[in-house]
Amino acid sequence: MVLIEQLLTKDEVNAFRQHLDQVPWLDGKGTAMGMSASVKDNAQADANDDTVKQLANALLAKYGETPKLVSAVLPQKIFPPCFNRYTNGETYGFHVDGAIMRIPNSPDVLRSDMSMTLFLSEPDEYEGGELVIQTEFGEQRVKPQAGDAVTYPSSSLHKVTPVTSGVRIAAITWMQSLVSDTHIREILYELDQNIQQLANNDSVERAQLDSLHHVYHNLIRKHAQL
Ligand SMILES: O=C(O)CCC(=O)C(=O)O
Ligand SMILES: [Fe+2]
Repeated sequence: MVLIEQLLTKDEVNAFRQHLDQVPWLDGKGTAMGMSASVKDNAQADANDDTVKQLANALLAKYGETPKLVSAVLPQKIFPPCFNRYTNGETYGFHVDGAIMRIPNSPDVLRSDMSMTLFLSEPDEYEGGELVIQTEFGEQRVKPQAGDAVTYPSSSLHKVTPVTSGVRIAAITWMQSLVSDTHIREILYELDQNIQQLANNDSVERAQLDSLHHVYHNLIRKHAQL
């Protein structure tokens, strides 16, 4: 699980929220796949609405230029983000996300390797609404600032606890990674994060950095599936 802080600035969050106040919202069950429909109780912005499409495209562009996201996910394909909303005790019980997703208005399909929630409500705007993810180290519960995103393997069981007061709005997406193996992706992420830190350290020799870049890119060459 990786927390990406301030993926959006507060001004950007406010702009998204203002647009989302104006768009049509539908029952979230309409887009739930298979078994997740029985545990899904929320609303979703109408993905066929032109404003919603524009907002989703703006986020897609933003995701592609967020270094920490690119490093953690190594995205090959990103599903156009969906906007969801929980209020009045709404919740999404434990589920895993569908493995294969059809990209809307395209013949293309995507394998969901990583899922991501971008929080568009401040934590003090709602009670409950924690994103709970089961990991090999136990349950992780997150409720970060508006503008922050959390990405986690799509194969992990996760849920959103009931929103008992206020409103929780978020953008959800699924990504196919160039590296399908979660463990190798995690190793590559750790290596890249360390290289980035060393690159900012003046006492590190250029030749050492070059060598680490060489290692990183050769590992990508070995493991990326195009
Ligand atoms: O609202 C969230 O944070 C997660 C939603 C979710 O798990 C899903 O749409 O598959
Ligand atoms: Fe999910």
